[in-house]
Amino acid sequence: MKKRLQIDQVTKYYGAEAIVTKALDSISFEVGDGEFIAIMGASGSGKSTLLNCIATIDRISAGNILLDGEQISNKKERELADYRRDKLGFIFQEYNLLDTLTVEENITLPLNLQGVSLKETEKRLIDITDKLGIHEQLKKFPMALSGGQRQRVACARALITNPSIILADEPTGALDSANSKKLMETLLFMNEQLHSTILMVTHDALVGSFAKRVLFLKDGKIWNELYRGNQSQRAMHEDILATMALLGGEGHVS
Ligand SMILES: Nc1ncnc2c1ncn2[C@@H]1O[C@H](COP(=O)(O)OP(=O)(O)OP(=O)(O)O)[C@@H](O)[C@H]1O
Repeated sequence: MKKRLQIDQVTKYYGAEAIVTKALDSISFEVGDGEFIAIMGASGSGKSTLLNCIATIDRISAGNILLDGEQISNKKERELADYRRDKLGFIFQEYNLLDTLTVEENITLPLNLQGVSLKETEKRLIDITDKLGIHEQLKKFPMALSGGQRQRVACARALITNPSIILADEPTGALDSANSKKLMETLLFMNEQLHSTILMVTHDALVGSFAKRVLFLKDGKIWNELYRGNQSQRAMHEDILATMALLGGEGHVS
């Protein structure tokens, strides 16, 4: 399997002198092309820090991060904006849609920023919104959509640039259980049918059970790892719950 992302002995410190927190402690793992990985762990274990470092929102203190074989940890600020725009797709808990733009404008915004032609933009818009079942919402504004529909719009926006990897930070955090399930089915569809590589942070065991692999963080290190393999999602859910119970701490198991 081709390597998408390589996290190589990454350490991240926050603060200085007397008040230093080691949020990531020499962490290493790889994400292969087409993988769907959940990052789980107790509050404060370093999940968001890890995602923010990959997203280059945070700078790492030591180690290397490579995407598609390219070193990203030493890029300059200007190069980083291009990297984020061209290589990453983001799905956040709060949707992060612009309320003054229509659904169509929200989804195509990344392509406008890339300077993609109108014809190509239109083609990709139709393709992606058909696949995600949101083609009837295109002229609406985000406020007129349900939370679940908004999150599907966010998925379409993340996908439209064909990013190397999709980073999802607690994507179901603002959704009820029915819409969470629908969103997870959408992410699974993106992974299995559209071959998207997905790295998702979640504290929810049921949400994590949709992933093919789960990494558990503890004190900024990988503490354990589960592969779904051929087992059912239900069995994976049970394994995650059991691992969370062993992991202990203040992890909010659900
Ligand atoms: N900007 C910051 N400044 C100082 N310390 C920080 C900062 N961001 C995170 N930390 C610390 O780094 C550690 C890891 O935090 P992080 O937010 O990555 O954990 P998390 O696993 O995402 O937690 P949660 O599930 O609560 O979101 C914690 O001890 C946290 O207090």
